[in-house]
Amino acid sequence: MTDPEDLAERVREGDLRIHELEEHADYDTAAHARRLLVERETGTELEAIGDYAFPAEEADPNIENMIGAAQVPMGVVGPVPVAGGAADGEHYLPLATTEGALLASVNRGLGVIRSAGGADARVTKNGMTRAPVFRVAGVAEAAETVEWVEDEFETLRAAAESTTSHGELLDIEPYVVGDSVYLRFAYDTKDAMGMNMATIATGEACELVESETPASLVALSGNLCSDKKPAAINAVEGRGRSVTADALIPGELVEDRLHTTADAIAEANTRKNLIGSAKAGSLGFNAHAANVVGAAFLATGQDEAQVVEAANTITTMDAREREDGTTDLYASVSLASLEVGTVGGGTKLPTQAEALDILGLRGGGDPPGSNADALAEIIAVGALAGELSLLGALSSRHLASAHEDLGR
Ligand SMILES: CC(C)(COP(=O)([O-])OP(=O)([O-])OC[C@H]1O[C@@H](n2cnc3c(N)ncnc32)[C@H](O)[C@@H]1OP(=O)([O-])[O-])[C@@H](O)C(=O)NCCC(=O)NCCSC(=O)C[C@@](C)(O)CC(=O)[O-]
Ligand SMILES: NC(=O)C1=CN([C@@H]2O[C@H](COP(=O)(O)OP(=O)(O)OC[C@H]3O[C@@H](n4cnc5c(N)ncnc54)[C@H](OP(=O)(O)O)[C@@H]3O)[C@@H](O)[C@H]2O)C=CC1
Repeated sequence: MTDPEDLAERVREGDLRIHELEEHADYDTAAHARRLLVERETGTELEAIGDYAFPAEEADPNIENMIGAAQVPMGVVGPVPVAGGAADGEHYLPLATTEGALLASVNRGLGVIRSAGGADARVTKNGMTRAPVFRVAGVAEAAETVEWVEDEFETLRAAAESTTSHGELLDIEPYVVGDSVYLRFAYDTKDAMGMNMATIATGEACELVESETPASLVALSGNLCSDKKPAAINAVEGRGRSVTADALIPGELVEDRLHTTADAIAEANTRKNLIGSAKAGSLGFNAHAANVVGAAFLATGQDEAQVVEAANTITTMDAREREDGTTDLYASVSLASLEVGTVGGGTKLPTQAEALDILGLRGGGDPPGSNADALAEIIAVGALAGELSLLGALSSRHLASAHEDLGR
């Protein structure tokens, strides 16, 4: 067996490069050698990082230069009944975070939703996008390019779909800015989040655009996609799954469990999430949807950088008067761009796959796409619960004390 000490020494002497170790040893030994190297060079001990619970080789598609694993605590909240287009029945939601009080809060919100009979949720739009940018001489060539793309949509679809057995090209939306042409390709990527799939398929279609039009490809991603950046286009047009969840909470429950009133929560939502966010120039008209999305992403193997897209959530809270004069609370969240998958990316890693098992959503769905739709709907209900609980805590002035008690 190759000795990790020897490998570390050879890297230090410049005989081997740090990313070549898997060519000379099994994956766990390679990771061990890197830890030894880093420990010596930085005067540290990496015992906890090295104490991971899966074969390093299984993470090969997910990480380079592996030294171990970052272990984030994981808990569950719920169960909560979800009546979705794809999700159905009671679900526990696994969440991984380091923020004390977060799971308590979402758990409280889900408890309130459960007592109210559950939440409805629907994916209202689905399309993973990739938008390459092309150079043209000027507006005449831009118009010629756009016209060709519109006329030859079927040809481009055939080219794009030749690279995947699951993906379907839904749309190509052109945008022209001076001598730049952007083509925003949108795909149904079924149960995959789809960024690799969409990028590979779009690359194939771009070759055709270049060969048949005056346009020259500058970059396969031209930022109108828009991936991993806050962007109004995602908030308006959607990206990945656009999903809405809502629930009607009886006034008594708001009082008993959230220690406030429907009117107070509705006012807090308007002044904080709507007016406050508008004044701040925010794209996010919510309290902390990213908290639930981020924790669900870490637990289930999603691409954590895409939490930024989910932060554009809009939360609405309205007091609805009943005939008997009491007031219920209508609560909703709409996430315009929730990018999730149950196959591909980090979803195959052992802990993440087990977390998907908790939801009954590991792997491809029947029909394809239904598992990712269900995951989006359940995460949206989790976000709704987080909004209800936090707005309740703010309205009853419990936020600071909750974090004193649970978060420090
Ligand atoms: C902390 C609570 C829930 C207490 O709230 P409470 O009503 O005093 O708690 P309770 O002891 O009466 O329990 C009520 C329910 O809460 C849950 N619960 C209660 N404790 C636990 C626990 N230890 N573990 C798991 N679940 C717990 C549980 O569901 C329980 O029901 P039960 O099961 O007992 O029938 C409440 O005050 C709260 O939700 N506060 C808000 C905290 C919060 O949302 N923090 C996260 C976000 S803060 C942030 O990062 C974003 C921010 C604020 O900066 C964004 C912005 O600008 O708005
Ligand atoms: N390339 C890029 O620009 C970017 C990549 N990423 C990374 O991309 C990864 C995610 O890409 P993604 O394309 O989702 O995953 P993968 O690249 O892991 O590909 C998933 C593949 O699974 C196959 N598949 C099997 N069953 C199904 C099913 N039921 N539904 C859909 N596909 C199925 C498909 O193969 P087939 O196509 O042959 O049918 C699909 O292409 C993440 O690791 C992320 O971090 C993130 C941002 C940008």
